[in-house]
Amino acid sequence: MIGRLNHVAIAVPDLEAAAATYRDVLGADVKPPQAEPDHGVTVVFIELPNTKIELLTPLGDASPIRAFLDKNPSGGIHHVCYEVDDIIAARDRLKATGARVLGSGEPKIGAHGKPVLFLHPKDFNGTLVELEQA
Ligand SMILES: CC[C@H](C(=O)O)C(=O)SCCNC(=O)CCNC(=O)[C@H](O)C(C)(C)COP(=O)(O)OP(=O)(O)OC[C@H]1O[C@@H](n2cnc3c(N)ncnc32)[C@H](O)[C@@H]1OP(=O)(O)O
Ligand SMILES: [Co+2]
Repeated sequence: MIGRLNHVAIAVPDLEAAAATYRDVLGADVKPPQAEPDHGVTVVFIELPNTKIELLTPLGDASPIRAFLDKNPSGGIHHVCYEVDDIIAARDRLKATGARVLGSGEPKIGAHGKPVLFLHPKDFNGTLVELEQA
């Protein structure tokens, strides 16, 4: 069911500083910041030859990553995103196994303009999993 690794997300307290590290220290291809108010984050994507890194920082008072950064003030790996061919079929199959789909259970449009869903970290070895429609 899951396909390509679309991105690995890192929550950061200072998006500009983190982007500069990837650009200037690691020599990476760093894209401009994207505000995603519907998701409560601002993101910066870093293009790698085989996948992407998504730097993210809270946007607004109700950001879902605020508590994560409170627990990890220096930042840390926040989630992994796998591509799926059919996100509704994947969701229904996962729900049937008892996996918890976060939020309303309905996909939202993510940073790439594709539908995304999130699965509870406690059901996947302590790792927050995002699914993105390929
Ligand atoms: C623009 C979209 C973009 C894209 O790629 O397209 C994005 O990726 S948007 C990314 C931001 N949005 C989300 O993360 C939505 C899904 N996340 C959530 O709903 C919450 O973050 C949630 C429910 C995973 C955690 O929320 P919160 O930390 O406030 O809740 P709890 O404190 O109750 O946490 C429960 C339990 O889970 C542990 N936890 C929390 N976050 C993570 C994480 N990222 N990875 C692993 N574990 C996590 C937390 O420590 C608690 O564990 P416990 O042992 O009970 O303390
Ligand atoms: Co993501």
